[in-house]
Amino acid sequence: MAHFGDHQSSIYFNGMFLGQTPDLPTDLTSLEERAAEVLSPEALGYIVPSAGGGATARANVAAFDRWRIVPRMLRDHAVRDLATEVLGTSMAAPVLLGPVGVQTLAHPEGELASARAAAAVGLPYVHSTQASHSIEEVAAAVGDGPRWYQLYWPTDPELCESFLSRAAFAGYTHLVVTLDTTLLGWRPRDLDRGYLPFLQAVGIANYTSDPVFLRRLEKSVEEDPGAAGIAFASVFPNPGLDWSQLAWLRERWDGPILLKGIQHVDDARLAAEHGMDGIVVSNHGGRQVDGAVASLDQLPAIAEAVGDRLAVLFDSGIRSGPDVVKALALGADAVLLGRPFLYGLALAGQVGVEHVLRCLLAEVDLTLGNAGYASHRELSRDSLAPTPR
Ligand SMILES: Cc1cc2nc3c(=O)[nH]c(=O)nc-3n(C[C@H](O)[C@H](O)[C@H](O)COP(=O)(O)O)c2cc1C
Ligand SMILES: CCCCCCC(=O)C(=O)O
Repeated sequence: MAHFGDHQSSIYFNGMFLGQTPDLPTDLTSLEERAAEVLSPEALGYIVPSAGGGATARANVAAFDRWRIVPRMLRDHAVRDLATEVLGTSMAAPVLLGPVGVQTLAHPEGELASARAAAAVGLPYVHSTQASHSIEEVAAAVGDGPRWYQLYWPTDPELCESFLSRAAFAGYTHLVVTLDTTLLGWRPRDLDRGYLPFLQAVGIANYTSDPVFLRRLEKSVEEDPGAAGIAFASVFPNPGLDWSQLAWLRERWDGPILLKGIQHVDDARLAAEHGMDGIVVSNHGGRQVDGAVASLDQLPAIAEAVGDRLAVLFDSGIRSGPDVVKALALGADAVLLGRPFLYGLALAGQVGVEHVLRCLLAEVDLTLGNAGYASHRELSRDSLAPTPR
């Protein structure tokens, strides 16, 4: 029987933990509505919307509706197990907390609360370069839990090396290199407000805690609070990156490397040819290229092309347990959760994130069990049928 963490004062259903906070909704759409009531206008405008008119973000969610699970009967599922391993990292279920920056916008404890929640539930935490808490602070918050580091590859090679060595020293084992944000996308909600969290201290703790970055500043942050934002803006955009540079990265990171933002089957093949260990099929939740394909629509062909050579992770649009089941059946080894855990964070800090994770995993477990599966490993394309049009 699946069980995710130990807590008192819990609600149990079918023997599973459903969360510590009965005052929070258990479906993620209602949770988003509740979070919208507590987030500041700036935070709401940054977190929820996407690039442009939001066509790709809507397509991400709609793509899940084009598939239906086909339940099987009389298949023993009394003992169910969601535990899995991805590239040597053990996890309670095939779900990771995806890299999300500037989380203090949602709650004062920001990434520390989310990292603690991930560790309590037994899921890996992927720490963003763009976080509002440093690499080292978040490593301490995760404790013994699995730690992955997400790299925004800066133009300054010395700064990049510094990020990598700090992450390795702090015990992060896997590197997730985000490729789809070499230039920040067109985001009208932020532009209209003239608000960009990264130009302020809230979004650049990893930079302002870095000795190489601090050397770039002509004046100290205390003397000129805007100096760090300007220095950040000079190293972040990196549109000159190309495939040949992955060799440089490989020489500087001992553990597995995954490329995040893959949407084209040829790029998935290139990732394998360049000696990468995994990919994240993702369009950044529609926050970068509005009008881009729905991420789920690209997953089956990519998994078929490289699934035997690379770990294939997926994100963009996961909003429920059945969504997780569908992505796994279409070839993902695991999925990354994005916005939904931020809504739990906004509403109740660590407890709110745990609530989201436990509800999601309980729904995955029940969906699998009632569809006749004892484990996600039994899923295949035959577990789904296209929705009749
Ligand atoms: C507020 C916010 C901040 C994000 N920050 C990062 C980041 O720092 N690095 C990164 O690789 N992806 C970042 N992402 C993208 C997520 O990792 C993930 O790809 C996306 O949220 C998935 O889409 P979904 O939220 O619709 O599920 C961010 C997403 C959001 C909503
Ligand atoms: C100019 C900094 C961009 C950081 C992007 C953080 C992120 O991935 C997102 O907002 O999405």
